[in-house]
Amino acid sequence: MNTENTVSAHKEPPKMPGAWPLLGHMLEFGKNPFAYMTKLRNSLGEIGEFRMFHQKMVLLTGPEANEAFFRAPDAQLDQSQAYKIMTPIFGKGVVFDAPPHKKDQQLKMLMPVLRDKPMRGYAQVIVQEVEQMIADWGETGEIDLLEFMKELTIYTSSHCLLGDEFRYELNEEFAKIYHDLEKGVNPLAFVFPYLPLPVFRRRDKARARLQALVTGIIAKRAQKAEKSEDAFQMLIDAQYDDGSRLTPHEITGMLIGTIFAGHHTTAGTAAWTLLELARRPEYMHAVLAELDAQFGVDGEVTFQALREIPLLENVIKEVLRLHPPLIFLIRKVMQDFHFKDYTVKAGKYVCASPRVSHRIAEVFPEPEKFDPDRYSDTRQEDAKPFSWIAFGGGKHKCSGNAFAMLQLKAIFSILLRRYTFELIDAADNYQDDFTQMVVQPVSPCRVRYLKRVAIEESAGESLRNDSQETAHAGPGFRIIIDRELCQGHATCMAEAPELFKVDAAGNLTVLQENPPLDLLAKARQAEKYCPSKAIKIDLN
Ligand code: HEM
Repeated sequence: MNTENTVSAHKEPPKMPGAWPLLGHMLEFGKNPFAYMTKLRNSLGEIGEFRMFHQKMVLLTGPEANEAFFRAPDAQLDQSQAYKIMTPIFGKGVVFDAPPHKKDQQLKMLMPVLRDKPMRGYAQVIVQEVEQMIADWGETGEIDLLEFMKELTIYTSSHCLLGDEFRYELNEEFAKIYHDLEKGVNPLAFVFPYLPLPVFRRRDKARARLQALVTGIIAKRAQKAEKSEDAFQMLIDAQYDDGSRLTPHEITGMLIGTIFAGHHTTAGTAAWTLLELARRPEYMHAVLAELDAQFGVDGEVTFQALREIPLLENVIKEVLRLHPPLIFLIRKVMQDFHFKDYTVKAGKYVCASPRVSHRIAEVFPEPEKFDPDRYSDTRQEDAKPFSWIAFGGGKHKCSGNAFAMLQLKAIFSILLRRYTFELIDAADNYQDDFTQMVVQPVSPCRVRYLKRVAIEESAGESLRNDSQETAHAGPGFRIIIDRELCQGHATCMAEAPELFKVDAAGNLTVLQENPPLDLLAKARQAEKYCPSKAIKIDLN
C-alpha cells in the first residue's frame, strides 16, 4: 500500500451494484449514509465504489486504507473541494479557498492558537461559562441536552477565540450574525454559492458585518497598552513567511471557520457523553468518583488538573469511537491514487469513514459495546495507527482536538459534580441523526437534572434522622422492590451501587439482603429518585 505510482496497482475498485440511472446510489446513501457505507464494506471490503448522482465515490475503510487516505499529499487528494460550500462564509482566499502555499501557512497559524500556551486561559473561561449557564438551574429540572450543549459551546468557543469584546459587548449581535451564517450553509452553495436567495443575502450581510466588527476591534486593540490573550489577538500578531500580516478579511474568516469547525462537533460529543453515562450508572459512578477525588466538592478546575482525569478521557474517546460527529471525510482525486492492487482515477472522490472504521470487530472487539477500558494501558485497542480516527489523521488531523478535549473535560468536571442526570425517554429513543452534516443526537434529547449538593445534604439529613431511628429500628433495613413498577432505569444504581445492580436488559438485583444502617441514607436517595417509585425501604 502506498500513495505513489506503482506498476502493480492497476485494478479499478470493485463497484456496488444497484445504481439508479442519474441518481446512482444517492437514495439509499441519503436515507442512512452510515448503514449504506457499512453495507458497502460488508460486501466489497476495505475499498469499494458507489455513485452519488454522476459522481464516482470510492470508500476506504480500516486502518491500512485510512493510512493511505490521510498520508496522501494535497496535490494528489485535495480537501478544498469538499469545503467549497463554506467559501462564502469563511471568505474568498481564506483557508480552503486559498492557494496551497497560503492555505498551509494559514492552517499553521491556527496551531498555536489551539494548543499549549493559551490553554490555561481557555480552561478558566470554559469553567466560568459552564457555571454561568447552570447558575439558575435550581434543584431539579428538564432540558434538551443538545440545545443546552450547543448554547454552551458557542459561548465557550466564541469567548476563548473571539475574546471579551464579542462575548460581553457584542454578544447579542454576534448571536444574530452566527445564526445567519449557519442558515447560509446549504447544499445549494456547492453549485450556486451566490444565488440571490434571502438566506444567502442574509449570510453575506452577516459576513460583511462580522468583518466590520473585527476591523473595529483590531483598531481599538491597537490603541491599548495591554494585550489581550485570545485567539483573535494571536491571529492579529501572526505573520506569513514573508513577514506580512493577515488582513481583517482573513482574520474574520479564520476565526469564524474555527468556531464552525468546533461548534456542532463538540456540542454533539458533549451531549453523547452525558447520554452514554446516564445510560450506564456504573461508569457515571466511576467518573464521579474520579472527579471527586481530583477536585473535591469545591476544588478549582485548573488546566493542570484537567490533564489528569484518565477515566473521563477514555469515556470521551469511547463516545467519539461510537458517535464520531464527522462520519465521512472527502477528498477529490487530483492525480491517480493507489491502494494495494487498486487505482482510483483522477476526477473521482475518495472518502474515509470514522464511523465505519470504528466498528470493525478485528480492530475493536465487540465493536457495539461501550467499553472505555479499551484504551487502558493493558489493552490499547487504538494503538494501531489510523484505527481510531474521530479527529481525522495525518497532515489535516483536527487542529482543535486538544481544545475540544479540554472543553469536554472542563464541562463535565463542573456539571457532574453539581448535578446528576437521568434520561427522560426510553434509552433506545436517543439515536444519532444522520440527516445532518455533523451527526449529533436526534432532537429533542431530553434529560432531567437533580442537584447533587441537595442530594448530599439530604443524605446527611437522612443519616442524622436514621441514627435516631436506629434506636428502635434494629441493626439493619430491608429493600422492597415492586417488580410491576420497576422499569430498569438504573437511577438506584447511580445512587447506591453497593445495593443495586441493573443489567443491560434492565433487570434489577438487590445486592444485600439486610444492609448495614450506614447505607440507609444512600438507599433512601435511591428510593427518592427512582422514576418508577418501585423502591420501598423497610426499617427492621
Ligand atoms: C469533538 C470535537 C471535534 C471533532 C470530532 C473534530 C473532528 C475533525 C476531523 C475529523 C477533522 C479532519 C477533517 C478532514 O480530514 O477532512 C477536523 C479538522 C479540523 N478541525 Fe476539528 N473536530 C472537533 C473539534 C474541533 C474544534 C473545537 C476546533 C477548533 C476550535 C476544530 C478545528 C478544526 C480545524 C481548523 C480543522 C482543519 C485542519 C486541517 O485541515 O489542517 N475542531 N476536525
